[in-house]
Amino acid sequence: MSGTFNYVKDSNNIVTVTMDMSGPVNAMNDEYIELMSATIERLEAERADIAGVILTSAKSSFFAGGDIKNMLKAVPGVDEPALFAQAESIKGMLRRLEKLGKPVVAAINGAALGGGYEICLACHYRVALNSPAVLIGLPEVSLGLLPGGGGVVRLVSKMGVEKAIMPLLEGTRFKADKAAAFGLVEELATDTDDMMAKAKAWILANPEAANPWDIKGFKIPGGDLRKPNIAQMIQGAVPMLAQKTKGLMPAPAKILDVIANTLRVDFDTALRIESRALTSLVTTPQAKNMMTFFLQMNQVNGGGSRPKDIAKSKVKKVGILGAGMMGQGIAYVSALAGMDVVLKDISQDAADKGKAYTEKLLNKALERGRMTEDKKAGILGRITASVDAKDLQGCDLIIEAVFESVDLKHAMTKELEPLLAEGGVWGSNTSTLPITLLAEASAKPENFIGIHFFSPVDKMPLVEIIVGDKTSPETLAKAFDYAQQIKKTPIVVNDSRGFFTSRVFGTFVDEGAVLIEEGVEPVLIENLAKLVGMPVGPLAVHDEVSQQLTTKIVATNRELNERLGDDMNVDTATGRMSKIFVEEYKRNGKAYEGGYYDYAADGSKAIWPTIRERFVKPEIELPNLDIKERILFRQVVESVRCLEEGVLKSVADGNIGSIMGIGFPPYTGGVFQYINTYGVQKFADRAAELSALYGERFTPPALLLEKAAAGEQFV
Ligand SMILES: C/C=C/C(=O)SCCNC(=O)CCNC(=O)[C@H](O)C(C)(C)COP(=O)(O)OP(=O)(O)OC[C@H]1O[C@@H](n2cnc3c(N)ncnc32)[C@H](O)[C@@H]1OP(=O)(O)O
Repeated sequence: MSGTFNYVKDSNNIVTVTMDMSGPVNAMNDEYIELMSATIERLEAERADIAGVILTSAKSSFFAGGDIKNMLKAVPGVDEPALFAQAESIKGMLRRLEKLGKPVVAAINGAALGGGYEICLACHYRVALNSPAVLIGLPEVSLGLLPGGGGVVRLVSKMGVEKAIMPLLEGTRFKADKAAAFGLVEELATDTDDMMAKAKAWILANPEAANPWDIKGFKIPGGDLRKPNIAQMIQGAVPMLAQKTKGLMPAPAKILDVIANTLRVDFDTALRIESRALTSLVTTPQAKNMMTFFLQMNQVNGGGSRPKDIAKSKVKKVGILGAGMMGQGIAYVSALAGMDVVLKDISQDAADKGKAYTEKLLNKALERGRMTEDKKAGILGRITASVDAKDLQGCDLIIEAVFESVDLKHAMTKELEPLLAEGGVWGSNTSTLPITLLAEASAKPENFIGIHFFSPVDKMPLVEIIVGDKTSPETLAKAFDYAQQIKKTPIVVNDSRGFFTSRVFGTFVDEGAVLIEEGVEPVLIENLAKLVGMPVGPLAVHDEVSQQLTTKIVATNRELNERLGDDMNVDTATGRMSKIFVEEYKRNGKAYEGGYYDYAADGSKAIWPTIRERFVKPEIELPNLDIKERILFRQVVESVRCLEEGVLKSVADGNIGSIMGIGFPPYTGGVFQYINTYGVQKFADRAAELSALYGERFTPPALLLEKAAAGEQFV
């Protein structure tokens, strides 16, 4: 089926062009060029009989931007000339549209992102539906790209550098009302009729519209590089970006470069520079990885690991056991999503404190103008803080978030599971305890599942769903739907020790501890981890988790080995270091007396001198590259083992889970995409080399060797 740009002229001679391309969304590709070019030719030919033009969409979104699936196919060193020509062709058409000599209005009836908003910027006026589905902005930087359809040049020309720099460098997606307040759109509409009426009224009132940059004497708002504050802003942004990106992501610096050029040269030259910059980014590994991440997010959120053919479900009433840090966060996100919540603890005081957490977050939102008193009252009113088990009667879902103790969790299940509604689901929020073992206390293990949240629950976007041996597909589907109801991305894993995220995260922390044991300078370990893109070094992370908790986890793992007859290695560097900290030094972690670091009252931190005195061997000289790669390879090799053992159900789940749950660097596209980019054979060879040098933990798993031998990637 081929798409259309439907062309209808009304009695006022206003033409409405409704974009309806053949794919699920309108996107910039060859089909777009064909349809847009035919439309512009017709508009130019009929110009004398036209009062103005409205551009709108037949899809649920307005326009999704550059075609990501197409851009992913671009071959480095081959396709750059074609990419440049395509960018220039798209820009040429938008120039013709804005120079039509007739007013052109974008009637934004859905998301207008990237190239989609760049089309809007070439129009003379923008009216947007004030609906939650309308998102507006230039998010290209989050794909490793830049707005190459005129977005950088036009946004800077429209609102000046000072205002444009933030949405360009951060790729902010604005809701309609925020977009209007920021100046990205000129008017909001309540519904489609209102939107069309406002667009038409503007056309009739502005018969000879032109964009400011095409009017003689145009000056960029706020001034150009001759203004000292603007020059300083650009100069200051260079080191700031270098510090932020560690040189790992080229897009932000390119965006800054195009911004500076927009201030230096004429409009059309700046557009051409922008096309060149875009072209240089599309084929970089970073862009490919980040675009792949976008598509895999769609795959995961589109239900990739959810059993098919099971009707969607909705939780109406959820019970949460334990009002500690996790329980209170789960209560907040559930109430926010419209569910009735029973937050139960053993004392009323603890339950009330848990509910007060929601009030605190809602008050913050109120202060920032993101919440109304009415809404706040509604959300708080949905949470019942209770000590009474009877309040749980009839829950569709009960999530226990009590201490990591098998016996306690078993006792909770036995006592409270009968209160679930018919077919209700029991979810255990655990990061370490096997779900199949926990389900042994259940009378209905088919309705028992792991729902692993990340802290802080209100901020972390991921939920790891763990399927036990007896968990039914219906239960998995219900847990998946609940995760989506609370607006989290669910990855699905099979039961095993540490599941996926805790297991791989554990290897990151452990490699830091191994390097300390080897005598490497702690500051070097931390800095090299950040230089490869980890948000925090492994030593700081260990302090956050706390040495106290890690010693407990080691003890639990030892008990579990005995109980289950497993042989999981419990003699880890993490365990050994934690023991030293807790037993010898009484340093239990950041929240206590400190750990690897001393923490000052002003928020600063410094490596605790004793750790350096005791462990650092000045004679040790490991190549920095080895340290960097050990930090990443450790996590990646463990992820391959998870896939090989069937803990992970898909590559996409592993990539998404590693970035969103563990902090694996976004520019890599995730643990498996990292291998693809490195080259599967090359990665396997290097893993074998690291194994020979530093230990078996790097030994390439059979699956990796098979993929390398078959010339296959991880997809
Ligand atoms: C020089 C210019 C560069 C650029 O412009 S780069 C692109 C910048 N644009 C974006 O980052 C926006 C990406 N798209 C989205 O965020 C969302 O989509 C929307 C908000 C536009 C719509 O959301 P919803 O209605 O929920 O649709 P859905 O499920 O996300 O997507 C439906 C199908 O459309 C594909 N798709 C979406 N955007 C693009 C795109 N920009 N290029 C190619 N395909 C796209 C998806 O993958 C999926 O496909 P399947 O049905 O096969 O899973």
